[in-house]
Amino acid sequence: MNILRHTRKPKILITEKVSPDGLALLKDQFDVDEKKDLSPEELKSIISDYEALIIRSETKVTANLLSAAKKMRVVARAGVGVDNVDVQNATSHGIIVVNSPSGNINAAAEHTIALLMAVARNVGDASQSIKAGKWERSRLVGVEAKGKTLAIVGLGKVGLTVARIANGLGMRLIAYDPYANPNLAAAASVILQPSLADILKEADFLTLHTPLVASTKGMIGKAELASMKPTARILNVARGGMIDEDALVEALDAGTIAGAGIDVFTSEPPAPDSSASRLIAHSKVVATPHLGASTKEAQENVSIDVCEQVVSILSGELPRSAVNAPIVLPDEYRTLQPYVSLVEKMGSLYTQHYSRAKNESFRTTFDLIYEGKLATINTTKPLFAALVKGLLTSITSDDGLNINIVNAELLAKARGITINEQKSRENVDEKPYSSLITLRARAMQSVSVSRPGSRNNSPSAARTLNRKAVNVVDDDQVIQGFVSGNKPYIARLDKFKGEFVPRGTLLICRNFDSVGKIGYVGNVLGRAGVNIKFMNVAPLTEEVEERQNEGSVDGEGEVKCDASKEALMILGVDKPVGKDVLESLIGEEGVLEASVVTF
Ligand SMILES: NC(=O)c1ccc[n+]([C@@H]2O[C@H](COP(=O)([O-])OP(=O)(O)OC[C@H]3O[C@@H](n4cnc5c(N)ncnc54)[C@H](O)[C@@H]3O)[C@@H](O)[C@H]2O)c1
Ligand SMILES: O=C(O)[C@H](O)COP(=O)(O)O
Repeated sequence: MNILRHTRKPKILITEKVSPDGLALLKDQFDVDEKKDLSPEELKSIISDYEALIIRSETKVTANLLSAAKKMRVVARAGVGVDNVDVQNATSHGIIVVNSPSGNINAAAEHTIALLMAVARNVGDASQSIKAGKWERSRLVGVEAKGKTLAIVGLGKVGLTVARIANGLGMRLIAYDPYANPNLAAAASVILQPSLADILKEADFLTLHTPLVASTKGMIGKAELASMKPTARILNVARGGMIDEDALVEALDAGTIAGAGIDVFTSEPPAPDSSASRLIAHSKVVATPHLGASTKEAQENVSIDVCEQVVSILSGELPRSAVNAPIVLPDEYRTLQPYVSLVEKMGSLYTQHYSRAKNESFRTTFDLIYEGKLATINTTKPLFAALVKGLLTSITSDDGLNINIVNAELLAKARGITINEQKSRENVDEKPYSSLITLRARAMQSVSVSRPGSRNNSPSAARTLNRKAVNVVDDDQVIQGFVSGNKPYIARLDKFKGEFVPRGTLLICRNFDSVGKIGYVGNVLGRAGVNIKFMNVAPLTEEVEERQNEGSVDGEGEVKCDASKEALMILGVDKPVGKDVLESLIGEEGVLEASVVTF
């Protein structure tokens, strides 16, 4: 009989018009649903089915929507602006947000120039007039761009492209952008000014090219408009919300501003009686419905750009332009992959093996030390994230918690976990591996002690004043691991050195290193119906053994027989070992400690 196995393909939801060029990259590997014009409620009711969401500027990705997006791994913005996405909330859910930072720059810049020319030459008004059967040549006299001052707010990718085109038109260019690159500005013949006020008073044309953020919201209001020349014209192809629309309508009505070319509005599409609608209807305004990026070329670019990134993320790779994740070079990411798995297992081994990890009175600081090839890698953030995931996954009550490179730092901070990544110059040339990773856990406990000289019989308030908190440092715990043939190995667990593969269920026993221990443990497990699949013994590291031997040499230089020497027994078992079995193992037969770890 033929059994058909149905494996579900990851599902991608597309809620706006996105060019088919990119979507073609998705359709073979994924289930792609294109559903436009969904209400927020409709979108929320279906979002839990999807691993990826592709949007443009209209879909609002709110915390409320994300709370229902249980499987979501990536929100892809086919364009630049992510002000319609609650990026912080996506980050806390471990959802990667990607965009296309350069796919539509040229389209936006050309649209800005189109509006500049249209406003300079009254193209909108003239077109309406002639369509209405009029022939109004003397009312519609315009101005030239050549020789005029173009003031640019935000000299980033679009702002600079606008500057280069405007330079070709013979305009004088000034800009305000506190973070601009002065070399790029100079190369584009732009004079940077120290304040917004400086450029406003000189502008014949003012164009905005900043993102909509707290510092740019409402940046052009009544006072700013009043400081401009009455012949000035204003362009906005960046974001609505940066210009006070009411104030602009008033200034146009009063003749204190000559005209405006506006592509973006505070709410889109604008409500019928809103200030945006009044602005659009104004005769001195040329308006377009957020068309800055709407060219065939730009839409192809952004679609291919974000769809490629969605494929990467859903295939377990990292994207090239995540808004909320570090950039990791593809080659480095490939090198890191087997170590990601190793570090996650080291973290999980720590949490499961050391019950102290669950004791919240201890604040643990982890050193994650890379030796060998790994010490030459630029971004080890995937390893940091893997450690957080390993440490937390076996103890978190939140099953749906997706711990990854996006939210690892946030989660570690929230749980008071400190991780110091260190690169060691230690040479591993002679070793059977190319990199060694050491996880060192330093547990500290804050205890309150009496200050020297404090009186014991003081009243309680004074007693509190006479006490101070000190950090008590407990023994370090060390786990070392390496990768060989793409397989992760644990090389050291505390003072014991022995290689074992962290997979399946492991029973780890610390016992006196003397005859009969293996047989004893085997017997107890056998009686409990637990089958042993493989076994490793990890003796003391040479260092510890030498130290112990030094302590066991008697006065005559003879080595004393050391009955207290310990070893670790690591057994791969076929089923979980119950607490009762663990308890029965520890005792007189020389097993000192036992833990069960599942990978
Ligand atoms: N209308 C459209 O269809 C369309 C198309 C593309 C881009 N955009 C919008 O255009 C804007 C610019 O895009 P970009 O790709 O050039 O972005 P960018 O990040 O490359 O450039 C933004 C620039 O603004 C500067 N800036 C930030 N805060 C500032 C402040 N308070 N004052 C002055 N300068 C400030 C930054 O230093 C940066 O140089 C964005 O809002 C984007 O969403 C709109
Ligand atoms: O930020 C952007 O990329 C532009 O505003 C384009 O938006 P759109 O994709 O909705 O056209």
